[in-house]
Amino acid sequence: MLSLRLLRTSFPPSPNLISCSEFRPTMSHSTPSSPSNLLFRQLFEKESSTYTYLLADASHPDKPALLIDPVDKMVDRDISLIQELGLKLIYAMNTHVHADHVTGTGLLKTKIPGVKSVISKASGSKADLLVEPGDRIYFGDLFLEVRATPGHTLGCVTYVTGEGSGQPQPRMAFTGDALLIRGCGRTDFQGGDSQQLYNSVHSQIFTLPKDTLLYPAHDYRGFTVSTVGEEMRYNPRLTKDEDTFKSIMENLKLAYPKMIDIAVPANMVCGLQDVEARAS
Ligand SMILES: N[C@@H](CCC(=O)N[C@@H](CSS)C(=O)NCC(=O)O)C(=O)O
Ligand SMILES: [Fe+2]
Repeated sequence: MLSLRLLRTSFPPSPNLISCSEFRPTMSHSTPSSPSNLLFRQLFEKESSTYTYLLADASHPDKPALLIDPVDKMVDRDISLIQELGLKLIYAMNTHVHADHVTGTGLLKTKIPGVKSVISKASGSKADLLVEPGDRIYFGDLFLEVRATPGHTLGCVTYVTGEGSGQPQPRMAFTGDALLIRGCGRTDFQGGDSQQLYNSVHSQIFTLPKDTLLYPAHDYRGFTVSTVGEEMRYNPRLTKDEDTFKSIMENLKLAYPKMIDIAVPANMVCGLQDVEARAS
């Protein structure tokens, strides 16, 4: 793992943050951001119903960009889009160790030199950057803050947009499978725990401003985005008390993801296993 935990933040820490490390690539530009700096695209992979998110600082001369939850089979699409938009991909990130598809992070690293893979330290996975709660991942003048939201898996995190250079930015939270629109991630494998998930969502997501836009890793019913306020009011699972939530989660009766036996081992090394096997 590269050691890129460079600096303590120069921004006032939010009340929830005890420590806060920066992952700041070396770039000279320091012009303050404006509200329109964030370039944002929501991308979809239909077989696993997975959303991938592309974010970039469009006002920075390098247009540094990151992808959240890329899917291996869609990497060529993602790279084409990045090239067309003139972006420089610096991070390929995961919200957690996915069970239903192989992450695109490993392939992206082989196709775009310099890209760093990112996942939580708590996931136990291999990646270039292992992030912890309170860390900030900078792309240009913008950043994502890491919040621990375990319960679907042990190492699930939610990435929340921050206000780069003190300028207002859209409030967005990329919740992975912790919180789905009008649903949530299952809790029956990979260290899942319904009580932990309930606490994660209530303490780390429902405490965000109500107008925060929520972007999940999957949707199976055609939804694309929600808000904190909407889910606090209408989520059929997480609006219930903890015991009812637990009982709902115990009775979901979902089939195991078809790809789980391939996806989990591959994703524990950020999708790099084939590359490593070829190299050895
Ligand atoms: N049928 C799909 C897997 C569907 C599934 O289990 N989805 C997960 C998220 S991917 S780990 C989930 O948590 N679903 C919760 C729900 O309520 O649907 C496949 O075979 O891949
Ligand atoms: Fe998942």
